[in-house]
Amino acid sequence: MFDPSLPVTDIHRHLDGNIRAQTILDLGRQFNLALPASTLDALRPHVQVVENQPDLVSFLNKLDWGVKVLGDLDACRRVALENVEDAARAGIHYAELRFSPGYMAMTHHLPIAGVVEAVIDGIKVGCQKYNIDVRLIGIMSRTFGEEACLRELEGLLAHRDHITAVDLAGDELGFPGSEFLSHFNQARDAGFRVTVHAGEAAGPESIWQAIRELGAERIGHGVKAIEDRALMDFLAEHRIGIESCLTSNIQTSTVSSLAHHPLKQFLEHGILATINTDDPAVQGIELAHEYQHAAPAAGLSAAQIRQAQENGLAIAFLSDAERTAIRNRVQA
Ligand SMILES: O=c1[nH]cnc2c1ncn2[C@@H]1O[C@H](CO)[C@@H](O)[C@H]1O
Ligand SMILES: [Zn+2]
Repeated sequence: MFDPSLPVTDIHRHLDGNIRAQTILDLGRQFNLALPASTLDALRPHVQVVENQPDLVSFLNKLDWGVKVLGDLDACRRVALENVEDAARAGIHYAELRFSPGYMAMTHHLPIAGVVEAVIDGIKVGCQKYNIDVRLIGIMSRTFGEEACLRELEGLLAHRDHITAVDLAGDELGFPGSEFLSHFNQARDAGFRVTVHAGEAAGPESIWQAIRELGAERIGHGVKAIEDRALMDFLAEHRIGIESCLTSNIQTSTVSSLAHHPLKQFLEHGILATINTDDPAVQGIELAHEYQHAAPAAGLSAAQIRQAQENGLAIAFLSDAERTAIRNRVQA
């Protein structure tokens, strides 16, 4: 389990992959939408992974109902606020919540910059209410192509003071990182930090690409780094952290079983690897489950679990002064 006397972080957590099933029902009613079911139990298999999916894209489809019910900007504000409440309830002191404003805006043609603003609002209210620190990461959803990602970037740039980093997520095999060079050049020029989903569906070359061409300072999942010794050395040497999401990797069939997950080897190699959720509501898990059940099943010792927890704050997109402030707050 995580040690609650040390900072507990979740630095890979999709806000739009964590929309409560009850909220999907509520918003469906509010906007008069035809949902696939009208009770929580009947809705669950449509919005939650109840059995492992054959691949990443099948898994990602489970997120769709959550964003289809976002009928206006208030709905976006609501799910952002609920995300802060969920993170606080999960025992998290510091969360980096990521979201794809274009994906959230898509069904009801909401203004993308408006979605970004609504999410910022909801997070701000939540942080005051629940005594937790949150930073936001803006996602460009590669699944919808270069143009759509440019519009997401524009929406994020319109509120750049409240967005810490950018990420590329979605269908890694169908939309390689090489199509997004100009997006990341622009993002880095604007001062955004960079993390990229890489080496989840595609191989180690996708991780090298993210680092060398997109400027990734951290890697989401990064599972396939295990196939490339030189890459493992590089990650350790350059302190490029890995945001591991154990249960997610099983549910997407990225890894065949927890016993085969490379996280333990990453830690043994001196890589700053961390334990995170990914899409908690869609996955039906929370951070405690990942520390208590998934990490031991992946073979991590108690010392390695603690190391992974410490790595979370170490690679968080914070200044050293901000890291110290969080440490002090948790210890107080
Ligand atoms: O595990 C994952 N791998 C890749 N992309 C993901 C994962 N979880 C969610 N998204 C993607 O992130 C955006 C919403 O935040 C969507 O593009 C969704 O497909
Ligand atoms: Zn993710």
